Amino acid sequence: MRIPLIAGNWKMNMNHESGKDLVKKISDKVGGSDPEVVVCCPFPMLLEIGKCLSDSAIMLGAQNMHWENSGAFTGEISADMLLELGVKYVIIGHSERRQIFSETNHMINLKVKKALEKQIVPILCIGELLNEREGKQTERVLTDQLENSLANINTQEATKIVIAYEPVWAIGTGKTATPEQAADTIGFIRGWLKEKYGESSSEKIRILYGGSVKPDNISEIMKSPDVDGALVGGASLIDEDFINIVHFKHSN
Ligand SMILES: O=C[C@H](O)COP(=O)(O)O
Repeated sequence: MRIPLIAGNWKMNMNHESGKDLVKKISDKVGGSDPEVVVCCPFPMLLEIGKCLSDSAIMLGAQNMHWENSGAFTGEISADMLLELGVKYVIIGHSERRQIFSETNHMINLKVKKALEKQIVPILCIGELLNEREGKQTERVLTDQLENSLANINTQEATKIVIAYEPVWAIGTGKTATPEQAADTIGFIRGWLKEKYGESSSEKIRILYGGSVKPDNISEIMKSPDVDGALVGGASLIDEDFINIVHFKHSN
């Protein structure tokens, strides 16, 4: 039985005051039978936001990390640095990192491996561009991202990874994949995982949907049994919206 997960990705938004105010508002309202909840805030806020979350059910996440333990990597952050701040989850290979910062599947693979070694849960992002979907290339693109980002990751390690399927054309655009598109594509990812890691292990891997998730579409998206939660950008910055996403109603 996979535990649903709702992860908020603040991206490069908020400051100490607005961030603390936001987590105070949401942490009171999360717990009990809710899904697991993670807040991935910018690096400079991890310490303070982590303190605010210390008595809550919400876990702390980061948005990136480097694959080496230390060294001459100006501007980078190591897994050990994240651990010192209480980070439990880290987003890896977000499409903004792939597109704007030229991260490759090989770099992403190194980061996933390092996160696993350090027992930080990697949220590995994959997804196709609009022209790739229109050109019916979605499955080829996802296969390539999965094969290369998960290279040399064994079955036991794979069960600890969270995969976030984020069609790039749906990120921050207000254009959500239809529940059928999300379900079909996540079903395809589950099938790929089954081929690679076997049925029982692939059933343990959580797969999230990301891309313009809002309170009014989360229930439909969560209808598919293969969808285990959401990676939420814009709506994670608004307390009421994020809480309503966490408290989504099963519409089956
Ligand atoms: O990490 C989150 C995704 O990029 C989705 O962002 P969004 O909900 O603003 O579309």
